[in-house]
Amino acid sequence: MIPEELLCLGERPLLVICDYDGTLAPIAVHPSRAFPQRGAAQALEALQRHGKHRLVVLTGRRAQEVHGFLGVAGLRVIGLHGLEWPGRPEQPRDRAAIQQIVSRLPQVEGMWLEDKGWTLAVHYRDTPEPLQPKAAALLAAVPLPEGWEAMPGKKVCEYRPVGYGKGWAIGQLALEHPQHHPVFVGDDRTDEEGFAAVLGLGGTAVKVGGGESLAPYRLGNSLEVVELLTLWARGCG
Ligand SMILES: O=P(O)(O)OC[C@H]1O[C@H](O[C@H]2O[C@H](CO)[C@@H](O)[C@H](O)[C@H]2O)[C@H](O)[C@@H](O)[C@@H]1O
Repeated sequence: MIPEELLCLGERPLLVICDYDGTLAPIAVHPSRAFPQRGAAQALEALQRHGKHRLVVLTGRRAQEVHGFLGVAGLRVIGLHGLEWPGRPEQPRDRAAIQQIVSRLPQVEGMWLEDKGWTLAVHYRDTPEPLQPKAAALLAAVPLPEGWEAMPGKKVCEYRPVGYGKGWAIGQLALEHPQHHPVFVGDDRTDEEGFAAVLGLGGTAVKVGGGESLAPYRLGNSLEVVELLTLWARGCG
């Protein structure tokens, strides 16, 4: 159920920042199968047409993948936890660091690598369930090159250069839109830094699904996310 407070967030127009996996799309067995929740593209289009609100998708994926799934013309997508910012020069890639991390990874059954060029995600969803906690612990303990950090997510460990992240990106977006009330909707542990940032800015944090979170508001699943975006597009907010 959508908390009523989310339908009356005040007089300021909204800066809606939405995560992709688990938020606009249900979690799938493989990243290539994470199709958007039914109605998500239409809800995003409607929100974009709303004259006052601003809308951004902020994801750990490459931005082009999210565009491929959503197909919403003119949608602003910030990728790779803030490293990939449309309109800004491409960041240099540190391939040597990624290769070093790969060479230090543990051997775990079912584990596979998603090399995103600038960052690396190591997935263990296909690892037999009893081995998954150990896989998570081993991946978190991999010694990293200087200036790199590990971020645990849903059956994944992401390695990325420090200095970015969803919290950082939300701070940048809030500076661009000082008249708007920032709202961040996300589902994963990697989204907690975004919740902390948006709350620090006096904005609203909405967690999708179960699990501990800093976010004061909850939605049950991506279907409710679509409902909420649609209501905001109609002017409730
Ligand atoms: O920031 P997000 O948009 O939430 O992206 C986070 C990561 O999502 C993807 O992995 C996760 O979703 C997959 C599809 O549902 C799932 O199979 C996997 O277990 C999840 O970890 C994506 O593959 C990563 O690159 C993103 O960083």
